[in-house]
Amino acid sequence: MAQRVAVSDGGGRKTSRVRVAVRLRPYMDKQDEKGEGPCVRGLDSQNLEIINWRNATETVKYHFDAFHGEQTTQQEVFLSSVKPILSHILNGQNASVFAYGPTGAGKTHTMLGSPEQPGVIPRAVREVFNLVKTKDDGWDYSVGMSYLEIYNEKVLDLLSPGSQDLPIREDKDKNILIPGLTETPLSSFSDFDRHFIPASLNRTTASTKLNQRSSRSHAILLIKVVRTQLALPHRQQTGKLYLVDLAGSEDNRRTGNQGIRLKESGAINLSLFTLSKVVDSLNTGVGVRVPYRDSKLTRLLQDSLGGSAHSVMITNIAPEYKYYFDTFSALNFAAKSKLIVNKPFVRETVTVPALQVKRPREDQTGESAAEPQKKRQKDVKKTEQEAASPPAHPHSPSELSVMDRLLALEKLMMSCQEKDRLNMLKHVAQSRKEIQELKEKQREFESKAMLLNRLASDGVMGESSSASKEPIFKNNNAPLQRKQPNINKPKKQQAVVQPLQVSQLQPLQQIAVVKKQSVCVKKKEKKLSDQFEEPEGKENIKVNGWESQLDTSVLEQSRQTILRILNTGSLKELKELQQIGDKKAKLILGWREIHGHFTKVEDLTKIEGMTEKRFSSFMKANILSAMGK
Ligand SMILES: Nc1ncnc2c1ncn2[C@@H]1O[C@H](COP(=O)(O)OP(=O)(O)OP(=O)(O)O)[C@@H](O)[C@H]1O
Repeated sequence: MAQRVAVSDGGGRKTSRVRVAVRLRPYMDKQDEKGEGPCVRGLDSQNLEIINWRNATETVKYHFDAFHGEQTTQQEVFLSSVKPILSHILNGQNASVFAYGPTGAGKTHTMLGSPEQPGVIPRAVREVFNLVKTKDDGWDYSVGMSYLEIYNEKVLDLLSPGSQDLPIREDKDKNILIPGLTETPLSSFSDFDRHFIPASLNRTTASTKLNQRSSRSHAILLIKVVRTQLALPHRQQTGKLYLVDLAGSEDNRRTGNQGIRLKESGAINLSLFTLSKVVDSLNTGVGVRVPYRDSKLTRLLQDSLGGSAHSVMITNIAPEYKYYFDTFSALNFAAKSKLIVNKPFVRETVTVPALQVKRPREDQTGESAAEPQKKRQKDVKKTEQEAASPPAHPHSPSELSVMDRLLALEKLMMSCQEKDRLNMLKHVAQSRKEIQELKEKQREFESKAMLLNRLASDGVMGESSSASKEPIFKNNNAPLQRKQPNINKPKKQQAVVQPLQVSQLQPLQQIAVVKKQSVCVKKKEKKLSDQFEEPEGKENIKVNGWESQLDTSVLEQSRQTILRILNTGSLKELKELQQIGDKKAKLILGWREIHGHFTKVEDLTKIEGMTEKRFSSFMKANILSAMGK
């Protein structure tokens, strides 16, 4: 039975928190079908910014322990974020490194890498052997490995691929154990390589729309270092290093997942959701139930997150717009995790050779067949030497309240503007609810974007579609530019498939009098009208803009509604308009105070930052949105 013995970590420090690093993978053209450019960028070695979805003229800034930009090498990530924690496992403490982030953002690249660019796992294992080699301190060190994946909420042994779902147990000292999990003794790094490489091929991966080789499981490599004192009383300490490559958080609408992929995705998202709940609960502090048991992943990570381990979370993010909401969520998740406090302690057994004790039953002790080092010690007396300081729960009653924690996070965001800080505070406090809202918003945006694209390719949008080509970052730094979409690309020819009964039952004149038509009806109308030869010869009439395709009374009605909101709307009502965020709404209110009413909607261009193009895009978005209601 492993014992907990409290130690300070050498420097008199009693706690260590989760270190959070963010790694931005390089921008990939082929991942950016719309040619929009990046939506997130690094500012320096600790700060980054992302466009604020509430108001595209603003950015939200984040501060982390480390930010690794697109050019950062595998070696640099390892040296700065991982190497510093490895020495702890030789002292009987636990450490963990896990890669979190959306699918396709670079988790596997970071953890595993490639033969040319080895990642954290091979580098960390090599370093453990280097550390063991240099030790000459009266202890004998032995190293072993286990490797498993959590796939569809099943724990599968990657070193023994035929095996069934393995149970996760916890002994009375809160050690997490997996009875039956293979533990392979290792004598060198090449020994590790020999076992690890073929086992990695057993991991479940599949192709999704977002990543050709997407990890469908959470892969957890466990490196265990057991050290035994050469002299009496032959104390024994066990340190564990978890190296975790999490499956990506993903949105099934974008991955195109169906059937088995959809089921996998459900399990992946459930466990990542639980992980975020665990992080939330840990941040909330004493007395709150931490739902570790709600998923296998969190159950297994229990002693590496919010428990006793020195933890590093590397949050991988991707720069392309299509990852925007996943990136935003991942950053908020990472920012919360930063506040978790871990209390390191040494797991230690004291061996008293003279005393024979009956070996306890496996299911009572939680000891596993996978722990041969311990099982060989038949005459072990295990005395609990509970730490002078660290309690089982990571948080002491004196810890900060949630609000204080959030405020502490605020302080960390040194370079943020006051307004950004307040926004962030709100984001962090409501983050889970927010994620839901973001997903909804994304769905809405996607369907609108599809609609607009369709209209644009039908030629309905005309010139106004150019509004979306503007850079949407606006700050003192060189703006991140959305790439210009290829405007020379010939417009897609669309075949009009017209159901017979529609053209028979709905002559053009009837459709023209329908008020407040949906955009789809308008589209149909255009297609229908294309089929009728009009007396003036419709093909000779130049289509100037999207407005010209709409019923003038509908158009006028929408313009009047917008004008009324501009003149009488409250801050909240103004912000309900498309493309009007907090900043613009306040500018509108300010303009009204100084100049009185807007006489026409075009007066909006007198507001700071409202260019002709933006105005045109604003009108289009609001009119189409009103018609879609
Ligand atoms: N820092 C980087 N430098 C170069 N290429 C990278 C980097 N990060 C990721 N990539 C490449 O991006 C692609 C996706 O990365 P990867 O498979 O590691 O993503 P992932 O987050 O593990 O995805 P999933 O969750 O779907 O498994 C891969 O082709 C990978 O080689």
